[in-house]
Amino acid sequence: MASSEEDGTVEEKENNNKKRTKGTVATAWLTFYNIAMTAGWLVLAIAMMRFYIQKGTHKGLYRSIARTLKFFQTFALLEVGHCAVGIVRTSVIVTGVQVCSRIFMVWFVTNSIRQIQNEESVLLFLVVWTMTEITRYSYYTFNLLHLLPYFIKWARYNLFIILYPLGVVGELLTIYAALPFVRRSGMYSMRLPNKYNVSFDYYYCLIIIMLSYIPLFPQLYFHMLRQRRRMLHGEVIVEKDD
Ligand SMILES: CCCCCCCCCCCCC[C@@H](O)CC(=O)SCCNC(=O)CCNC(=O)[C@H](O)C(C)(C)COP(=O)(O)OP(=O)(O)OC[C@H]1O[C@@H](n2cnc3c(N)ncnc32)[C@H](O)[C@@H]1OP(=O)(O)O
Repeated sequence: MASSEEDGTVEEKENNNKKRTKGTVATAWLTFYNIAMTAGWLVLAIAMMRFYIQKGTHKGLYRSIARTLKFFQTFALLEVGHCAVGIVRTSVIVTGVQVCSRIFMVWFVTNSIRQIQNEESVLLFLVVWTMTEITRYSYYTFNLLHLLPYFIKWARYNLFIILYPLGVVGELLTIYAALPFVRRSGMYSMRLPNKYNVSFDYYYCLIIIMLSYIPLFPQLYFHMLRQRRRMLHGEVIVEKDD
């Protein structure tokens, strides 16, 4: 009896040690990840400001920052992994939609269609994303280090109220501007007849993606409003599991 109790205690201790090690490793990784992402988006902000000060126009700005933007936005895919393995308490679906829609905007719209890269709408979403991500990643970093200044917390849970809709407007206007070029070039499309007997029209795919913002964006926005109430006003909110 005594020995089984002792065994139980040893097992419990081992489990606690494992959890602590996993917790320490996860915290170290997340701290590194968030510092790297804050730095990446700060580099982008400085590059955009320098470009604008030197050239006095936004034309050519996308090309000048494309490589850095693609790297850091694609790196954000790891966030879906963080939720999936449970090291951050966020929904895989909410994070997945947010990250995938950004990656889609970067790789399959802005980067693929040169003719739209100088649109004002591209500048709009670039500025909005940059402001959001500097705030968000610095919030996570300071929070993990237990050094969070209130103004960063305030900015994280207030700026999105304006920035989120502005970002969506920038993204939708950019996709809209891309439509004529996609239709004319037939890019990423497969017309029948072909050896696979499959037809795909990227033009209509873009229209469907634009329409999908109608049901999906409000869910992301209301999720953030709930987070805001929880973080700034201490409300206890029970969210449904994925
Ligand atoms: C393939 C084609 C796809 C086409 C799809 C079409 C989709 C259409 C709709 C999509 C519209 C998106 C538009 C969008 O791109 C526009 C913009 O982004 S504009 C800029 C404004 N944007 C924002 O403000 C973004 C707001 N969104 C987010 O912050 C995140 O994406 C979101 C996943 C929504 C965040 O939610 P989350 O639940 O993570 O909130 P919290 O930040 O409060 O975090 C919750 C807890 O998790 C901890 N956490 C999360 N991440 C980390 C991390 N990296 N490191 C450490 N800790 C982390 C956080 O601290 C919280 O923990 P706790 O509760 O313990 O305090």
